[in-house]
Amino acid sequence: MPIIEVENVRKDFMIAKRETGMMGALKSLIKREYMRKEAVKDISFSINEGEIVGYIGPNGAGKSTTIKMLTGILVPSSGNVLVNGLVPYENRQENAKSIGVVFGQRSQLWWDLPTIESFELLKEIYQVSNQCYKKNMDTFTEILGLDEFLNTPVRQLSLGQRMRADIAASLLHDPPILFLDEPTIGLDVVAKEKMRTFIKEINHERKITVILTTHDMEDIEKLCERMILIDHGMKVYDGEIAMIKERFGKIRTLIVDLEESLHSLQLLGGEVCKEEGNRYWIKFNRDEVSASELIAQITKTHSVKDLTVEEPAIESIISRIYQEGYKDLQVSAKV
Ligand SMILES: Nc1ncnc2c1ncn2[C@@H]1O[C@H](COP(=O)(O)OP(=O)(O)OP(=O)(O)O)[C@@H](O)[C@H]1O
Repeated sequence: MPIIEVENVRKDFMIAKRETGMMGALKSLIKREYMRKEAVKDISFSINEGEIVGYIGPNGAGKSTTIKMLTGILVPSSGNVLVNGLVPYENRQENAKSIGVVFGQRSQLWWDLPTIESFELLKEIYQVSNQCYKKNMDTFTEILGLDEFLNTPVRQLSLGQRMRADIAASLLHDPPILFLDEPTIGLDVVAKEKMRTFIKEINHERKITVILTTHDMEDIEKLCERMILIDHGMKVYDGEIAMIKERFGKIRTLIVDLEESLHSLQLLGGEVCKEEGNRYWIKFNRDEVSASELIAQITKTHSVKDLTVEEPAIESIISRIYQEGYKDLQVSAKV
């Protein structure tokens, strides 16, 4: 069942034109001219209850603008948005009960207060019952280790602690939907992993629908099955990540450790792109030759100690799509 529905949504901003020089500045004091910036041009999608969807695209693509329309901060210029049955910008307070929001770049907590006091304030704001508050605080303290810093003012928390506090705060009122905007930005590898595990767990245990905006493709790879890719305010892909990998991830790398080092290794259908001692990295196109064919060629004349086949990470596939454009991507609207 769809919990979020976005239909032909546009968002234009009117930006004041800036004229250069003193005369220009004087002119714009008398008569200001505006130009239209189309941040979101025409976007439609629907998200089912319990999904984790990656909402990605290059800088300035329109991701935050979309999320702001879903959270009710911005009103679309045209089109329809329904979040858990409500039009977010017409029912901001009611909508706030259905959603949790985490912005990696800034905290929603009170900077000068001890963390626990921010939680207590949010409890009042969202009218969370004592029972629900206790249940959530117990769970989040256990999984996120909140007790380590509950009495520390938010401004003194490390980035990792601040993110843990923020995500716990966003879930105190048991919202069915969670918007995460760069939830792992700036975190070290271990903290990133912990955050991802937590997101997976709440999605799994509580069936919370998650929309994740990130530039970290590992977040996408580890958390989402589906991704919506946007650019210049338009949706350019909506579908399974596995499909993108299938279509764009044809170049594989075979890594072999040989018993002896060679002058050169010539293979039909494969190209050595790197070598170090007895280790060789061989690139090949899965459509033209299989890994086993390459291995058979090598083992005819050489003894192999070890081998692995590397699939391209979604990171390199997406960066190729960003660079080379979206011509080959067929938008497959998911219903
Ligand atoms: N309040 C605003 N006034 C004018 N233009 C805006 C406003 N907010 C966003 N824009 C413009 O709309 C476009 C989309 O911005 P948006 O912040 O949605 O992109 P984004 O995909 O979230 O980018 P990033 O990955 O850099 O955060 C950009 O060109 C941006 O400059």
